[in-house]
Amino acid sequence: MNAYLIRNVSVLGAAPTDVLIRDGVVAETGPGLSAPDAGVVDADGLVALPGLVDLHTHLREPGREDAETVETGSRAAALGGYTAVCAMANTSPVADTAGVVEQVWRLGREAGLVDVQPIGAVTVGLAGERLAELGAMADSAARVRIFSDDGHCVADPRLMRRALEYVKAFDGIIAQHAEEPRLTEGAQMHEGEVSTRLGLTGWPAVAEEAIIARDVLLAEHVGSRLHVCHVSTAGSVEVLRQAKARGVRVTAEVTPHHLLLTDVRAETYDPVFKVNPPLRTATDIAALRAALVDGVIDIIATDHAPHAVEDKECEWAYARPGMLGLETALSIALDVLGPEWDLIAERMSRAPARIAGLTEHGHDPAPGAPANLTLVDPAARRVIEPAELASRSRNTPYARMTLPGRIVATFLRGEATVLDGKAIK
Ligand SMILES: NC(=O)N[C@@H](CC(=O)O)C(=O)O
Repeated sequence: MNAYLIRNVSVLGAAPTDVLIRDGVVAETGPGLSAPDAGVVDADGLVALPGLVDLHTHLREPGREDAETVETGSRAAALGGYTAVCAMANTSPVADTAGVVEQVWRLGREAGLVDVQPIGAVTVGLAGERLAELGAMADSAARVRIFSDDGHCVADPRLMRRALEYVKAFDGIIAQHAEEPRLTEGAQMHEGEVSTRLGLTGWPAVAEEAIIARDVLLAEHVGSRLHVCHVSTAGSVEVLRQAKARGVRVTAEVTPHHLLLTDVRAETYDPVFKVNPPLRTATDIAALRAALVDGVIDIIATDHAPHAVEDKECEWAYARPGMLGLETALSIALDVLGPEWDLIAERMSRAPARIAGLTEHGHDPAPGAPANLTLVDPAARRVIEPAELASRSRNTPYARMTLPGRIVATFLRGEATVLDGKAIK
C-alpha cells in the first residue's frame, strides 16, 4: 500500500482532522479528505506524533542474537512508535570498524521496520586505550556521526580530548557513558541509604557527576559536541545546567526508567532492576523530570538493553545490568509528563533526530513532511506482559504494571510497520 488516509486524527493534540500519506510523504491534511485508492485508518480518539527516534538502543547483533537481533529490536521499536533508532556499539565484535557498522546498517535496511543508524565505538574494542577508526566509520555507507563506548566510560581524559578533537572535523558527537570507574569498582546499586541497608556496594552519584563536569570542560576547550548518555542524578543536572548556560555544546538524555523507578526496587533483589547507571532516589527523579521539562535534558532515550534469561535471572551480583525500553517508553513518558504532546514530540522525536542528524525524522505530520509518524491511543491502558513483547528478551522492569497509552500504528516513509497495534512483518 503506498497511500493511507488517516481519518479523524488529532495531530499533536489539535482538533481532529484527516491526514493523507502517499508515496512516502504527507500529501495533504484537513477535514473530510477523500482518496479512493488509499487504505483507510480510523483514528478516532488517536493522537498523531512524529515517529519517535531513539538515540540509545542496544540491538545486540552481531554477537548476542540470543538476546536481540537487528530485526527483533527493530520490530520492538516500531511497536513502540519508533521510526529510527541509533544502535550502540557494544556488540561482539564491537562496532569499531567500517565493516561492522556497515553490517549493522545493512541488517537494519533488510529488516525495514525502522531506520537503524549505527553508533561507532570511540576506542578499539571499547578498551579505552586507542582511538577506533572514527574517520573510516564516518566515511562508510553507515555515515556514522555519533561515537560511544557506552557500557564503558572513556575514562582517560587525554583520549577523550583526542576523540572530541577528531570528530570536530565532521561535526560528530562523542556520547559519553559517564562513570568514573575507580569510584564504581564492585558497585551493585546506587550508593545511599538503601545500599547500606542491603549491604550492597554502592555506585555513588559523584562517579557520574565528576565525569560530566570533566567532559563539559573538555568539550568547551575543544569546541566539540558532547552528548551525555543516561543522566541519572540531580547533581548531573546542575553541572549540565551551568555548562549550557556558558554555551558549551552539550546535549543530554534521560531514560524512562530513571524518570520513574527508584533504588528502593533493589529491596526485591530482582535483577530486572539492576541497571547502569543504577536507579537513584526520588530526589533525583524530581530533578530529572524538571530538567526534562525545562530543557536542560534534551531527550528521552531508552537505553533498551535486552539480556538473555541466564544473564538476568540469576543472583543480583552476577546479573548483567540493563532493562528493556523500546516497547514501553511512550507509555512511561505519558505517565510522567501527562498528555503534553508537543513536549513529548520534542523530547522523543524532533530533538533526538536533530542531534543525530537524521534529517528524514522528527517532522510533525504536515504536508510535504516525510511520512514517518506514529498513532497513539492515549486513553488505552495496558498491562505489560513480558511474554507478549516483541523483543527477544524479557527483562522489562514493568512486568504486570498497568501503563497508559498504546501505539496503534506506525508508518515509516509512508509504509505501515504497525497497524491495529500489531507489527506488519
Ligand atoms: N545500561 C545498562 O545497564 N546496560 C548496557 C550497557 C551499560 O551501560 O552498562 C548494556 O549494554 O546492557
